[in-house]
Amino acid sequence: MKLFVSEGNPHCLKVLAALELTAVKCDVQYVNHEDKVVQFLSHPALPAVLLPNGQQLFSANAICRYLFEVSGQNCNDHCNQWLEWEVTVLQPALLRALRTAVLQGKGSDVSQILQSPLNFLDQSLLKGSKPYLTGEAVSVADVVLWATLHPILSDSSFTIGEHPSVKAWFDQVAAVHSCQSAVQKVLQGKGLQAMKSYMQRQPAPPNSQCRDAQPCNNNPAESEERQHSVSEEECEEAALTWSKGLSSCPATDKQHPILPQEGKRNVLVTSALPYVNNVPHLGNIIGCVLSADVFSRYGRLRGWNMLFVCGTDEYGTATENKAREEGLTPQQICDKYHAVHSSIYSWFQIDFDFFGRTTTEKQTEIAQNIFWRLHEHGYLVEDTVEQLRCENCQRFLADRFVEGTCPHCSYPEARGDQCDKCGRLINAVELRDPQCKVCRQTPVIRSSKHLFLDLPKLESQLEQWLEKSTSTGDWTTNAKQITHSWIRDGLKPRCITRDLHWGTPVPHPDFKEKVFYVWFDAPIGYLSITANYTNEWEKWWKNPQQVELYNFMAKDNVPFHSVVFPCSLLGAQDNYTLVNHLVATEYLNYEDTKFSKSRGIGVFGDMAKDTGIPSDVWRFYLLYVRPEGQDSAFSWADMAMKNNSELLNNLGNFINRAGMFVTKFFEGCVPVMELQREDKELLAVVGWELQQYIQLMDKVKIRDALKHILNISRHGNQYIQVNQPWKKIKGEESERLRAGTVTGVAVNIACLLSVMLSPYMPLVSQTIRDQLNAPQSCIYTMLQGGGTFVCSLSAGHRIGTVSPLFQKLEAEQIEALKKRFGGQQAPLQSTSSTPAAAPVAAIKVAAVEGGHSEKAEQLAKALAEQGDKVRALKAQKAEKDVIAAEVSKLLELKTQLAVAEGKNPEPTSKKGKKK
Ligand SMILES: Nc1ncnc2c1ncn2[C@@H]1O[C@H](COP(=O)(O)OP(=O)(O)OP(=O)(O)O)[C@@H](O)[C@H]1O
Ligand SMILES: N[C@@H](CCS)C(=O)O
Repeated sequence: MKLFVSEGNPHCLKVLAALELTAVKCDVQYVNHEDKVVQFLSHPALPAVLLPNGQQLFSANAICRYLFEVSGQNCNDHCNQWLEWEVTVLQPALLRALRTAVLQGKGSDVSQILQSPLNFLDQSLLKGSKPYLTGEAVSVADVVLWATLHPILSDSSFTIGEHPSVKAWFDQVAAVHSCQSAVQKVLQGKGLQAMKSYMQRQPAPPNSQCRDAQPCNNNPAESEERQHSVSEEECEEAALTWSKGLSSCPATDKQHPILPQEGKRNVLVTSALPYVNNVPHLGNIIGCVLSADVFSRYGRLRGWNMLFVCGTDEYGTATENKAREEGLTPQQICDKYHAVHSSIYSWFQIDFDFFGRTTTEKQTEIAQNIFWRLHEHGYLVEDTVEQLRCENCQRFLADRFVEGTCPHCSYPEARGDQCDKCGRLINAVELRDPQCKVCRQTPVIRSSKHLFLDLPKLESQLEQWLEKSTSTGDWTTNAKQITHSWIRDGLKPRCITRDLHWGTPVPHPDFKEKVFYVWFDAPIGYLSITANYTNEWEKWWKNPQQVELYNFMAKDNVPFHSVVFPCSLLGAQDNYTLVNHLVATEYLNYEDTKFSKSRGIGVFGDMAKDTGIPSDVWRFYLLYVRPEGQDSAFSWADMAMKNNSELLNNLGNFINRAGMFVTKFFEGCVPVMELQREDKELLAVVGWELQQYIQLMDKVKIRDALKHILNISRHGNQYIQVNQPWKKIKGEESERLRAGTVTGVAVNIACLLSVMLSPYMPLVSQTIRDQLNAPQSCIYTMLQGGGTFVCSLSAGHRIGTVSPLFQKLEAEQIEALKKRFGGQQAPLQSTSSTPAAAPVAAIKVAAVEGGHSEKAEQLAKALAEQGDKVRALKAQKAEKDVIAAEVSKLLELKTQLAVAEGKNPEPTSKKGKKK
């Protein structure tokens, strides 16, 4: 193993300290800052490590973590959180502080820049009341954070305020011999001055790195910083790139069927298949389809050969139950809700190459084939299992239709498959006080013979594959952690059959009455959906040599995609394409509670369009708060604020002004541009933001990449503000020329923004290009390689008609929407506990808010539907309790309608009351 470091590089400090502390055997080689150790990167990255297997790591934190892991000290969740915080919050702030201190000699600004992260660290240490960040001993988190803070905290010339807990912790870590030795090696006793040459070579820090705690703004100090920090060479390089203009554009139209191509990057994208039994909410949308859509759109712009497939997950008890509730057959439910999902995704502009479904012949064919192969290779075992059966409903209860007290954490509303509170998987028979979710009766335990996938027998194959996939691919941290914890806890055989009717039939003669468990079946849906798209589906799914597979999902789906499904495919031994990049979001909450289809909490896909807010704005906000790294929340007030500040005042304002200047001052034609130093600097800064965007998008950091788009328009606004073309146009010749240059540069930045926005806001992006009459090839050119910001609208280019892109969201409008869609979730949780409650609950919210005619109309409609449902159930002679539950909802709706119409509600008859 060989470690490459450079003197004066602050990132090398942590790595050298970690190396010495862990005593891992490794050669250390000192190189120059510009030496390109990792050949395939466009920029030199140091430190870097060459691993014994020939692979390279080039993120300082990844190297530290690796060293600790090799020495047997694994990074736990707490430790990972600190590393994540260091990368996203502390390090950017520190680099900014170092720039101001080392390059501009403005030590007095350091305190202000670091105040917020230091306060946070101080509070956390105080609360943790442990000597080190994660416990009693120095961990990788301590080394990494200490090293980052070292240049500033060890220099007594900075006054950074009182942070007693930070100070005590820092001094302890600094006293560790390995840390002292690393300082000596990297800084050579020269303190901050040792870093000067390294800092001078770094690009200007992005404004995105000011987090919420340090809001980004157009403050002149930052502009001044930018002027100081872009080197002469960078300016000239940016100007040269710019002058190259557009390259010719290859044909970009999709030709179906899309198949892998020799010599291309062939990327297969899937998003978790949404359950068909209900209407998806915003959490479902950002968790899978929207994230996958943005990445697929981006990949296409990069010229990769992409196929994006998805579809509805249609089998299982959830569908059977929904059918029962609505008085339809399961197939009718699937047809109805498949159409609902399709129309919602189409409104959200999800650009699937194919949106299929799992209830198809191909599904049966492929699932049964995988089953037989597993059987032949000895990976299936038989066992008798105890299951819960509801004698009242006369059926075995699928896990999701049992509720009870969690055997691990005693949460009283745990589901039969998983506890929403502690997240542990549960075997339904282990639940304390179980209840059937439909009729609320206590189920009994019954035995039945089932087939199991022998995960323990596949474990070593799985681990080998996982090691390769997780080290070469882009797995999100949560995906790696969840998978790791499954393996650590030991794999157990997993039941793949169920006593149900609505599912893919198990072809084995001894199990004729059974169907496959939905989680065995569902991921096979990716294959069968592709097979319904093209007969040549195996070119994607049995071609790991040529294809890279990205799976998008929310965190709860991870183990099925990283352990269970890969085991099915490995055991089937048919050269299947396994996931290379597993991208899992955390959860999006609704205001301060959890979205839930079954409890009717939150905004649902079909309601979003009724708000009058354009689909692109919804996409923008959901992506802005995408739960990357941690749970996040949808909030109406925040959505309005982001719309008004980021879209309207920042992005829209800049693009509109740039276009209007061309229209008003230059008769619609892009003026001549004579670049001065200031313009070239801006080109360099914008180019840098573009490169960051590309690096992040390549790593599927969709939310973080979006911030760089907004940074560019902020730079643009500031540039216009400083140069005032509207005044200069009235001046003498040289001033008019200057107005022209500024306008020309600005309108070209607007064009670049339209390209970068395209995956996020496809309609707005196209509108901007239409307004600018931009050539199609601009998209292709600017996302080439590491990103090239070129002049795409040259002097003389005639633009189209410019008009505003965004509208203000007014406070009253948002207040009304907030009320309409769920200001009163809390009581709903307790009143609507059956899986059928969603539409009723949503309407109930509307009714509680007071009766205007729209609500009354909604209620009347729901009442009519509910009446139909009850009649259908009675005609089918459904179970008494099921009918009673539906009658109870009917009566409740009647009451709500009366309230909404301003009438006195009739007293509810006792007979119809919910149990
Ligand atoms: N809040 C959320 N944020 C992100 N993804 C989510 C969220 N809720 C659900 N998902 C994803 O969508 C998938 C489908 O969700 P599911 O149908 O279980 O919705 P739910 O709201 O959790 O339903 P229920 O409340 O009925 O259990 C989940 O498996 C998960 O991957
Ligand atoms: N229907 C599942 C995903 C299957 S891939 C879910 O929505 O959680």
